[in-house]
Amino acid sequence: MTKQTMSGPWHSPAKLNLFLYITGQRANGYHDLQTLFQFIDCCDQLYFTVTNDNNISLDSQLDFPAEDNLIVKAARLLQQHCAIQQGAAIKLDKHLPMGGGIGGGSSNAATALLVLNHLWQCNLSEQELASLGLQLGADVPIFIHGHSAFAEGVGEQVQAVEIDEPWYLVLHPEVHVSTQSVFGHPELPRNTPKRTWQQLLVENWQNDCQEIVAKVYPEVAQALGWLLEYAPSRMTGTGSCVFAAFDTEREALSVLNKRPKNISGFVCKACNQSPLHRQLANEKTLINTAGF
Ligand SMILES: C[C@](O)(CO)[C@H](O)COP(=O)(O)OP(=O)(O)OC[C@H]1O[C@@H](n2ccc(N)nc2=O)[C@H](O)[C@@H]1O
Ligand SMILES: Nc1ncnc2c1ncn2[C@@H]1O[C@H](COP(=O)(O)OP(=O)(O)OP(=O)(O)O)[C@@H](O)[C@H]1O
Repeated sequence: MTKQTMSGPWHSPAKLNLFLYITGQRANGYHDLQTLFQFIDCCDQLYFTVTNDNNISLDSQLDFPAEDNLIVKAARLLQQHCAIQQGAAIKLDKHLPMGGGIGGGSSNAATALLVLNHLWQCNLSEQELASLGLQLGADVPIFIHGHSAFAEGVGEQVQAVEIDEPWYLVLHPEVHVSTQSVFGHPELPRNTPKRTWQQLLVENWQNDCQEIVAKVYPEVAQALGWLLEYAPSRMTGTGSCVFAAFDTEREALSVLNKRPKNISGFVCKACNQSPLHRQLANEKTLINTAGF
């Protein structure tokens, strides 16, 4: 049997929701949103070895079964959709906090779809991968498209945008917030009027989930209250992470270093292009060059 080589590390970046408005609820319970996504350069890393059997395996440090991991679900979905005979041994190096609203699980699923599409030579378009990804989670398509975007619907209607790329200080209160429980909360505002991108661009950005989450989780209220002393701050997604923008890395780090001992956090750079897509673009350039 030929020895298979490992491909990686492949980046799986986090996102922030710079604003998040809930504009309605659908018959199936899902909520219509207007949200602005931006990637940050804080990433998990994934490694892939293509195998000759059709087995999908995952080596991770996570304490729940591989079968429940979105990476395995994504790999199986692509394998079945394209009738691929090969399999993959996948390794995950987890760095992103989970249940923090920075989209780690969705990002891991998107990285698996994009990289395996490349390694298994499935040749699916970005749009086809985004449709597959939507079956795994509302946030997956944005990680497939890989550019800062204004998103509507449940996150599947995306418009790429160019926005400032500041440094962010992200605080992670040590609580895991369930997205499902936030969207199920009876007091969640669900009827924010829809606005155009041009209208939203010039407003003070907010997150409709923030008030409820801060009420239910005092740790989130504490982190937000502390950060607000230094800069305008908001929650991302359904929490628990909160963030503020700074012009320089130095300013962001100096605030991070003053944080209360019970709150963890990190400083990162915003990027309008996903770090994974930068890698994939380089890979394609190398393949093209090798072909000349
Ligand atoms: C809050 C955001 O992170 C903003 O980017 C996303 O909308 C959530 O995306 P996600 O984590 O991929 O969410 P999913 O795994 O699809 O959904 C988790 C649960 O949240 C609820 N949910 C999610 C997204 C949405 N637009 N409306 C909802 O009501 C549903 O009850 C769903 O069962
Ligand atoms: N590869 C994965 N990485 C992280 N979580 C995963 C993964 N696969 C499945 N999950 C499940 O998804 C849950 C939410 O994890 P995730 O890190 O995506 O939260 P999040 O950042 O709040 O996501 P979102 O902003 O999309 O709601 C985890 O608690 C875990 O049970």
